[in-house]
Amino acid sequence: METSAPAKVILFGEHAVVYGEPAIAVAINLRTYVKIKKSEEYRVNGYPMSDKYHSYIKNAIKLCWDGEPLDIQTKSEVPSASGMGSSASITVAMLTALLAMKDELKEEKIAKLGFEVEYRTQGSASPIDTSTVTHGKGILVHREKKDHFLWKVEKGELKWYIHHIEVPSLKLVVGFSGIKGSTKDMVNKVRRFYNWNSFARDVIRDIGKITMEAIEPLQDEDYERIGELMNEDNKLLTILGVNHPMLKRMINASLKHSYGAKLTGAGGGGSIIALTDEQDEVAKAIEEVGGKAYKVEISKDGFRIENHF
Ligand SMILES: Nc1ncnc2c1ncn2[C@@H]1O[C@H](COP(=O)(O)OP(=O)(O)O)[C@@H](O)[C@H]1O
Ligand SMILES: C[C@@](O)(CCOP(=O)(O)O)CC(=O)O
Repeated sequence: METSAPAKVILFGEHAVVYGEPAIAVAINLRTYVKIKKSEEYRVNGYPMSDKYHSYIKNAIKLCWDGEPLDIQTKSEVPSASGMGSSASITVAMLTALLAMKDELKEEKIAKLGFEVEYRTQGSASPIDTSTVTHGKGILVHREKKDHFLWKVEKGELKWYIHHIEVPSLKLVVGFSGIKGSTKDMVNKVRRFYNWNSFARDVIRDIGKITMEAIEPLQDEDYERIGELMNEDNKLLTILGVNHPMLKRMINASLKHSYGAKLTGAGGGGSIIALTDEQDEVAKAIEEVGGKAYKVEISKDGFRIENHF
């Protein structure tokens, strides 16, 4: 069984979405591939499956597989701990394979199990990454049910309503700092700030407002306004303490040729995104300050069964 799932970038609302605020993300054309066959013992890329190195794979198996041991091979175009959702991508590719082998493949089921795997592995998460890489295209997460509703995810008192959102074919450049930013550590850092500081709670709410303001410009293809809102979002994320000097350098370098730029994903390292008409110029500027640039497109496909690895 061979499957794949894309990476994603969050356009608006990372961190705030963990507390139920709205957020928008798109799947991108970098993918993680998984090939699975039944075996005598669990192995990943030739090594015994371990808690330390294969935690997402192991939790995916724990949640939805009780058959024979599996030999798993993975191949990923998504750098790990990059803010591009490498963990969601491997999780959803794995779940696609496991559910397909059980003849239980359904988009909603993959997305909900995917969230559960991320939540258990990281100790805290929102469903934005796993829903986006399952569905592909664009996703709006909102605290209420709106048009183009797909499914609902719940955890404790929080409810996230997942929607499809039409997004124009945005020209984006991702700048990866090369510095790993652990989602788990960054989410925990923001949670400590959120729990004891009402100012942090206001910032989280303001990020949610920016996401809502971005919906119309996204639908009207008003790139100037989208860019302004990205810049504002980035300021608020900086106040939350998840920015990094290397991300700031890449953002400043990109802004000369972009409508706007911001960190994307958990931060603390990881990546930035820039919205631009001049992808080559932005990519060059990012590489000049030491980042790795990816000129990306939105991926229409979410999870996929593959015929060749
Ligand atoms: N190809 C892969 N195979 C197995 N696990 C992976 C793979 N890529 C990433 N991971 C797991 O995901 C973790 C990084 O996820 P995370 O911190 O959420 O960052 P992001 O999802 O933004 O890239 C890694 O530490 C590793 O456990
Ligand atoms: C910070 C957060 O909002 C996004 C994390 O994205 P990533 O794992 O860094 O790609 C956490 C979450 O929504 O689960």
